[in-house]
Amino acid sequence: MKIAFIGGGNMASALIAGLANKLTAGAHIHVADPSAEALARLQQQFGVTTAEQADAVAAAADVIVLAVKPQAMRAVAAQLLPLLQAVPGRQPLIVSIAAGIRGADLSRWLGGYGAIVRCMPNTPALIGMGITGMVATAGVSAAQKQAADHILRAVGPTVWLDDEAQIDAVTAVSGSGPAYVFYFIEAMQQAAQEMGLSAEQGKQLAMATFTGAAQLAQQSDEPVTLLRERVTSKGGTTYAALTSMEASGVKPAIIQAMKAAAARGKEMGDELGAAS
Ligand SMILES: NC(=O)C1=CN([C@@H]2O[C@H](COP(=O)(O)OP(=O)(O)OC[C@H]3O[C@@H](n4cnc5c(N)ncnc54)[C@H](O)[C@@H]3O)[C@@H](O)[C@H]2O)C=CC1
Ligand SMILES: O=C(O)[C@@H]1CCC=N1
Repeated sequence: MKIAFIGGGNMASALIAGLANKLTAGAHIHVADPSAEALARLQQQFGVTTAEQADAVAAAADVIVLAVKPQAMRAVAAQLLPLLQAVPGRQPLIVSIAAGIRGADLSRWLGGYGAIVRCMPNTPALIGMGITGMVATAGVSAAQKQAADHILRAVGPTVWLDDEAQIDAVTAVSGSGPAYVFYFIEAMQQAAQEMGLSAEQGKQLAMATFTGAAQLAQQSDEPVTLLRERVTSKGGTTYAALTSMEASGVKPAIIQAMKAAAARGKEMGDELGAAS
């Protein structure tokens, strides 16, 4: 399978890193990005072939992964359009990872192209621990759906959605989610230092706690609420912390923040799609 990445930035690098050591013989990754620096880094790290122009890498691809910023998507579609129209019947699969950009808009920008899968991966793909929400448009064949699943599965599990509108919620939960976790870790590290631990000690304690608690929650058959209650002795230290969080409205603030992320995804779709 020949996979072309259009855009070799943060998310493409994470996907390529996860994919690079899982590709079967004969598979090939080709990356286009106007940044020579980004291309040199990807070439050196993962042995991919590169070009500065999107059409140069997409011409022979079976799967074209669009990994540019949502605002650049329309211009990239315009670059790819002649190529998709050049050989009637040749239908490479388009996989878009852009937040907000709707399949219908992308299809229109690509001259009514049908073979589009919309995905929302996340950056832990870099270490093979990503998760991706995906949805296929009506023109995607079963074999193409399988190919898309195969690519994203190289970096973690996939969750297929029935309704494209759900992808804004996926974006808010797992696409943006790593940033919330990093934010929480930053807060824990800062608190550790303010209470007299070294930066290194704070980092070690916060990281191991996050990893351990997440693994425990994943491996346990019990609800996460029960696991939380087991840490929380009545009148004890955790109780003091959680009472303080409740008083500060931490949980509603998180829920509100995630709804803001989903709303922004929808808004970006309205803004960028309406521009056509
Ligand atoms: N960063 C993340 O955690 C996630 C990002 N995404 C989506 O992935 C997409 C890319 O995001 P990032 O990697 O964070 O952005 P980024 O800015 O790191 O990468 C975008 C790359 O596209 C390149 N580019 C711009 N115009 C181009 C063109 N015409 N042809 C080829 N390359 C071009 C830029 O030089 C840049 O290297 C966005 O649409 C975003 O919504 C999705 C899931 C998670
Ligand atoms: O912040 C963003 O818009 C992208 C999509 C999900 C993660 N990063």
